[in-house]
Amino acid sequence: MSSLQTHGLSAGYRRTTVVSDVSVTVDSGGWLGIIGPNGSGKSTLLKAVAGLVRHEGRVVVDGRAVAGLRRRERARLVGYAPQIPQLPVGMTVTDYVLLGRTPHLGPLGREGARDLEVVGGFLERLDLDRLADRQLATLSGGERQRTVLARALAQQAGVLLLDEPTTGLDVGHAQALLDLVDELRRELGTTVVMTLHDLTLAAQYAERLLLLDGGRVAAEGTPGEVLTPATLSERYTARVTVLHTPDGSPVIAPVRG
Ligand SMILES: Nc1ncnc2c1ncn2[C@@H]1O[C@H](COP(=O)(O)OP(=O)(O)OP(=O)(O)O)[C@@H](O)[C@H]1O
Repeated sequence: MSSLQTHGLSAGYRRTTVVSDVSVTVDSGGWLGIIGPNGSGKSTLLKAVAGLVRHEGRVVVDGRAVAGLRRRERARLVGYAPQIPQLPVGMTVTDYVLLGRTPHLGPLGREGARDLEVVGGFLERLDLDRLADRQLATLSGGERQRTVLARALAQQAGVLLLDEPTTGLDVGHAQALLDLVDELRRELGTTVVMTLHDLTLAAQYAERLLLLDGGRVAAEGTPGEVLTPATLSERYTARVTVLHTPDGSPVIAPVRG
C-alpha cells in the first residue's frame, strides 16, 4: 500500500522540457489514468516518476521523497512496465521476469527460493507458466505484453506504472489484462498509474484521469468530468460523441465528418 504524489514535476531530454509542472496525488490503492494526444508527454511523465529521465520537482511515495534514494531502493517502491521494452535476445520468459526481482536480491545478486516463488506465482497468474522456458523472441504480441507486466509485478512495488499496457492486444486480452491489474490492486492495495490511448477503457478502469496536452495538465478529475466532448475536441482535435454504458461509464465514439 503506497500513496504517490508529484509536486511541480517537470521532465525532459537534454535541454528540452516536455513535461511541465505536474502536481498530482494518487491515493494508496488508487488508479490514475494518464491520457492525452500523441507526444503530450505521457510516457515521459511515467519515466520521471520511475526516475529514468531528467526531472525537477518532487516525487513522494508514502510521504517519502524518492529523490535521494538509490535506483535499487526506488525500484522497490515504484515498478515500471515500459511501452516499448528492450527485450534481451536469447532470454527465456522466466529469466526475464526474474529481472523484476533485482531490487530485492542480496549482496551476491543471486535469486533465492522466495524470488523463484514470487516469479512462479505471477507466471501462473498471467497464464505464462506454460511459456516459462520459451525465448522472448518467440512470443506473440499479447504474450510479450503479459511477460513485461509479470516482470513489473515481480518487483512487488507499492506503486505500479504501466505505459500503454494494452498496446497490440485485442479487446478480450486487453480486458483480461486490465481485470488482472484491478484484481491485484484490490488484493495487494497496489497503486496504479497507467497511460492509455483507449479512452473508453481508461474510463472503465481508472478512478481518476489526468489529461496532458503539450506537457501540461489540461484537466484532472473523474472520467465523467474529464471526458467531455468539448475537452476532447479541443485537446485531441477530434470529432467525438460521448455515449454511456448501462452503468454510466463514458464511451468515446468517433463521429465521421
Ligand atoms: N529519448 C528522447 N529524446 C528526445 N526527445 C524525446 C525522447 N523521448 C520522447 N521525446 C519527445 O518528448 C515528447 C513527449 O514524448 P512522450 O513519449 O512522453 O509522449 P506521449 O504522450 O507518451 O506520446 P505517444 O502518445 O505518442 O506515445 C515528444 O515530443 C517526443 O518526441
